[in-house]
Amino acid sequence: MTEQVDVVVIGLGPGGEYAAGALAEAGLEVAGVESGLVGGECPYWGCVPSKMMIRAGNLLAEARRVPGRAGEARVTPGWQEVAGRIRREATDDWNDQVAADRLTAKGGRLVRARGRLTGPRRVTAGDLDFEARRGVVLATGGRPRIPPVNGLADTPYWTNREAMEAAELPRSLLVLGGGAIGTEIAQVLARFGVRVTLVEGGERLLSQEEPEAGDLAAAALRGDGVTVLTGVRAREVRHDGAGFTLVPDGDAEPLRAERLLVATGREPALGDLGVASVGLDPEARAVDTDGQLRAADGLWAVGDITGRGAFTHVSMYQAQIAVRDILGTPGPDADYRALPRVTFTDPEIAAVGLTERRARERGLRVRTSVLDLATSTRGWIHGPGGEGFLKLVEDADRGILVGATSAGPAGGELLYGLNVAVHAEVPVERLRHMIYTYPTFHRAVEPALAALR
Ligand SMILES: Cc1cc2nc3c(=O)[nH]c(=O)nc-3n(C[C@H](O)[C@H](O)[C@H](O)COP(=O)(O)OP(=O)(O)OC[C@H]3O[C@@H](n4cnc5c(N)ncnc54)[C@H](O)[C@@H]3O)c2cc1C
Ligand SMILES: NC(=O)c1ccc[n+]([C@@H]2O[C@H](COP(=O)([O-])OP(=O)(O)OC[C@H]3O[C@@H](n4cnc5c(N)ncnc54)[C@H](O)[C@@H]3O)[C@@H](O)[C@H]2O)c1
Repeated sequence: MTEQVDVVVIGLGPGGEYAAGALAEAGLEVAGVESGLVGGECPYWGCVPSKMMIRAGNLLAEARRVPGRAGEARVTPGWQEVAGRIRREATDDWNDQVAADRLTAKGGRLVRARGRLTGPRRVTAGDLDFEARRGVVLATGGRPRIPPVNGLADTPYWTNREAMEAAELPRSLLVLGGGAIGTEIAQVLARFGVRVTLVEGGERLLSQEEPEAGDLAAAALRGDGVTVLTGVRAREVRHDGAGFTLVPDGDAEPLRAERLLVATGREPALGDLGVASVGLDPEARAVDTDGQLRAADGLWAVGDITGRGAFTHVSMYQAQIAVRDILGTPGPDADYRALPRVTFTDPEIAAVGLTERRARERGLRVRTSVLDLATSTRGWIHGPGGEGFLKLVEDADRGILVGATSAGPAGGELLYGLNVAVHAEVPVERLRHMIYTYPTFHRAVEPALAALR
């Protein structure tokens, strides 16, 4: 028998959980369908455990900076404490009961099954069939993209999941991919004594960001003992009892390590979602939506599945818009001009809006400036660990910032002011006449504005 509800939400990661909870609180009859853990990738295998690891790695790094500046300090890294904190405090031993109760307390119904569209406003989940009066929200996130490297698929490689669950560390680690996951994990594990080699196929790390960001990340990782190889692609991967061998393209020597982490991007999984039943292309790279996150009549999509930036804050921002639209409350379209992102390496590398290259590709007349943070009073005071830079990208015709990168200690926090400037289109001329607190890192924005050429 087909059950009638107001809304079915398929996938309860950050976007879906928010949407299901908010719609239920608004009084709608909501079925939230989840095949894994309520909360999704972020709290169990993503943002939260990785940032807990990073906090631990940063503590070690700061302690190692003590000699010569504040006396003596000897640190002995202990992974058990990190793994224990992740298990107990972050993931509840990968148990989602608290999140499940949170949804039902809001009036939502949790259906633990794989959901699949079977037609407009129709979903099948396990042995249940639903018809959703208002519609369906797709929020099924993504999965690791595994490159077609010879032999790789047959090996016991790690993805982010095994890395976040690691109770013990390997002696050595190969990381394939120098994006957000690869750089963050490589640095932390190196700080805990793992011999790490990072292999990036592109010319630089963090290839979607400013080239200065990739160079800084590479220098920081090398400073922590990571072997960083860029412009290297894997031809073959093998595994034997002792570990992994990665054979690079060309003449380079094979690389060996006990473990291999594949971090070469994530992709939405549309194949088994039944999207063809509502007229969408199951082979598409992402679900295309309009400004109100509508993908078809009675269908909304939020989060990684939309391909608009695989970040928790994007999934929740989109979910807020979709919820408003489902409830019939008018509001502005999704606006990605000021999309912020932070790679939580040390130094943190944060950016908002367009990079210089993207701005030029759009045909904008661009003025830029790059300011070395070490030349600011605070950067100089900070000393080791204070490396970083500010880069501003101005649309010269409109006199507003369209992009900015802030890399350095707390670079993600420093980004906030620049995020406001890009989002609110504050005229550069106005920013030039603001008072910047002395001696903060963000005071470096003032000379960076003056240097725009
Ligand atoms: C290691 C790592 C670190 C990260 N760090 C950060 C960070 O610091 N900051 C940040 O903003 N982002 C970070 N991210 C990205 C962030 O985790 C994702 O952008 C976010 O989780 C996406 O949310 P989502 O709502 O799209 O769904 P997801 O979190 O991907 O969850 C989707 C849910 O849908 C379920 N599902 C899938 N298919 C079905 C189906 N057919 N039926 C029922 N349920 C289904 C899955 O089980 C899952 O629970 C990180 C990611 C990783 C991997
Ligand atoms: N701090 C954060 O917000 C954070 C942290 C981790 C992950 N994430 C999200 O998760 C997503 C996935 O992260 P990711 O690091 O896997 O992807 P990514 O897209 O950030 O980086 C993947 C990297 O792998 C490289 N690559 C691809 N194929 C390769 C190959 N065959 N050989 C060598 N290199 C190859 C790419 O050039 C790229 O630099 C990110 O896009 C990000 O949105 C966010």
